[in-house]
Amino acid sequence: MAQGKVLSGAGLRGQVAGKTALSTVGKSGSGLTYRGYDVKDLAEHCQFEEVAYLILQGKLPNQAELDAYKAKLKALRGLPQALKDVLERIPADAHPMDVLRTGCSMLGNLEMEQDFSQQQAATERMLACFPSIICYWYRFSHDGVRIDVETEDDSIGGHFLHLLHGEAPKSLHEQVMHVSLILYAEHEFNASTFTARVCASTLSDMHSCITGAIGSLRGPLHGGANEAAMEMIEGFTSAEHAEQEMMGKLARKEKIMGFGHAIYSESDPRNGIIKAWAARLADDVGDKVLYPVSVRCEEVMWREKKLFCNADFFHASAYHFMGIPTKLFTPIFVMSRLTGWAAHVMEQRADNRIIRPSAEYTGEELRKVTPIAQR
Ligand SMILES: CC(=O)SCCNC(=O)CCNC(=O)[C@H](O)C(C)(C)COP(=O)(O)OP(=O)(O)OC[C@H]1O[C@@H](n2cnc3c(N)ncnc32)[C@H](O)[C@@H]1OP(=O)(O)O
Ligand SMILES: O=C([O-])CC(=O)C(=O)O
Repeated sequence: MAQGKVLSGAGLRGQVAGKTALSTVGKSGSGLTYRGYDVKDLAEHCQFEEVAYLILQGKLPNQAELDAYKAKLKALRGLPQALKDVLERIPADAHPMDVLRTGCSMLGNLEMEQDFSQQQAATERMLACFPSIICYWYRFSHDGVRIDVETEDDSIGGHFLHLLHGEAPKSLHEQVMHVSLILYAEHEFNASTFTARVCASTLSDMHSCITGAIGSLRGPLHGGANEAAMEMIEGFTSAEHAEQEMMGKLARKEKIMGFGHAIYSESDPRNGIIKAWAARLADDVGDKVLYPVSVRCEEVMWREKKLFCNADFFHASAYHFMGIPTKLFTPIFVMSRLTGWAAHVMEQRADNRIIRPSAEYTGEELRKVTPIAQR
């Protein structure tokens, strides 16, 4: 069995900050489980909506439960006019994560979670309408069209691709979206989830918790890494060029996005899965550059630094092959991780104590205020 990473030092690394029954990360070095199921098993056998149900309701649904859940989500895809009005005022050069953060916050103003008995309903509404929010803004600001966000698509991933491209997605793409959303759904006490839990611990509302989590996910050290990885690999014209550039980056001690992990020691279990789908999509589009470039980056990083691809790296090429604009990569992560965030909020609420750690003081000793005229 693989050894876990030695966890200590800054960034609260290795410190237990609470309990969860939702997932295990790196328990045996490189494993990931959601409520006791291996993520590989889930990605192979389930649709995203089954996994969302598992994470949020505590068990895998049977067929009737899944059908009812999907029908419920489908009916919640529409956007209130006041939210559309806000989205239409956000410029095209805004970052889509900021759009989603604002969209989530505005939804909280319009459809406030009145009390915790509404937590599942508030979450279902966000699950159903986050793709609508992001695509409504994207298509209005980039193409000048006001799209109808209420489609008949069977899945959340299919709904997103349909709104983005203006036509129902091919089944390969819908399948990849299921896998991708499953892989991103939950990951224990990562930075954005911890943000949501800290917010929940003050007994705040669900939309505030999720809005804060979106802000934390946006950064390139967390969810933003899939966009940063794409920006890097699309600059490489061949595997040889990638090797040369990567060696230069390493020599300059640059951080390379999409590699390394705070918890996993030798691999991220999500990488092999999305890498295989990226290879299939590369075949599908006849790619001869981006996939070999990505593989070479992976080889160089392992050979030179023993750093491995995390979940984000091969997501970059996979999303690109499906025609998804780079700046929408991290919002897709949100559409998925929302399940984990909300389940953590519910778990925190069920056994709450306000999260309030202590700090080691490194500032000045006690001193007197000099009156302003004498400073
Ligand atoms: C879905 C997700 O959120 S997965 C994470 C996505 N983020 C990224 O891909 C960003 C790039 N990766 C990183 O910045 C880091 O690996 C993190 C943030 C993921 C984890 O950070 P840490 O736990 O602090 O990393 P760790 O302790 O393993 O770092 C060990 C050493 O490897 C280096 N290192 C880690 N990752 C990388 C990287 N991607 N590129 C170059 N060097 C790296 C660190 O700088 C550190 O070197 P040092 O000891 O000289 O400072
Ligand atoms: O766990 C982490 O620190 C980051 C990560 O991989 C995730 O949130 O999916």
